[in-house]
Amino acid sequence: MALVEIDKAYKRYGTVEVLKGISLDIEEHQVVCLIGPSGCGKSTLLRCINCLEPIQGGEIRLHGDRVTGPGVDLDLLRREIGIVFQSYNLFPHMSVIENVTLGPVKVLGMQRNAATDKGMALLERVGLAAKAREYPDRLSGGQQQRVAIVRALMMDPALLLLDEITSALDPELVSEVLDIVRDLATKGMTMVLATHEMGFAREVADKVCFLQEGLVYEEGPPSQIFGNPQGERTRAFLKRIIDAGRL
Ligand SMILES: Nc1ncnc2c1ncn2[C@@H]1O[C@H](COP(=O)(O)OP(=O)(O)OP(=O)(O)O)[C@@H](O)[C@H]1O
Repeated sequence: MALVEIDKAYKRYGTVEVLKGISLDIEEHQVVCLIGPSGCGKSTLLRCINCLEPIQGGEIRLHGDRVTGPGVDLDLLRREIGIVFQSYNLFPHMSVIENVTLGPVKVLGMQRNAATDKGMALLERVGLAAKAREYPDRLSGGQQQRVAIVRALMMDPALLLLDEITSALDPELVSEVLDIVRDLATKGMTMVLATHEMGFAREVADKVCFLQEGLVYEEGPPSQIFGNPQGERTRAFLKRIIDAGRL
């Protein structure tokens, strides 16, 4: 059984159908990259996986248990599935260490000292231990995004969702965030990334999923999607990316 099974997930906003029956399996330790044209539903799919948005049809399962529909324990689910957004969303009135320890202390009931130790160890790992007492507005975008990743990791999630996490960053700050993601991938973290960073997707993904108009149009290893795409629309999409000098 896959860690996550997305089974014909259907989502609409009003009359606009955004996900039209997406099916996708995510295996443990896999890195899955969602690519596709703007508006194809990448972010929406991530938000549906951790129930920030309800789906209106189909089912999503984690460890074989349904995480969509009535009766789901959202607190438990959000411990298992972490999400990092494009706009870091740190609390501005809290220091870095307060931001990353809040969840474990409040939600998991972890002792503050233990949470601080864990937070410091993770901040060290992303090169930000020295910034622990700073407030977010004293950090660069790349540093804030690394803190947001640490905040998600503090909960020891089974799955990490990364929604365009480098899109708001100045180009020179992108690589410091991608380095962290690359490191997590080598350590076996299961991740799903919605991304426009095609070079990165080609390098780190185990599976690349090309979405088109709310459906999985083509999925496969990066060697297939970037080297030998089977579908006409995948080829057209990649040609546009290559012509724009982004791959
Ligand atoms: N809260 C919402 N209310 C109404 N429509 C929405 C909402 N969120 C997203 N949509 C619509 O759903 C569609 C898919 O949006 P989504 O953000 O998932 O696409 P995306 O593939 O992540 O795009 P991008 O690459 O530009 O981030 C778009 O047409 C968008 O306008």
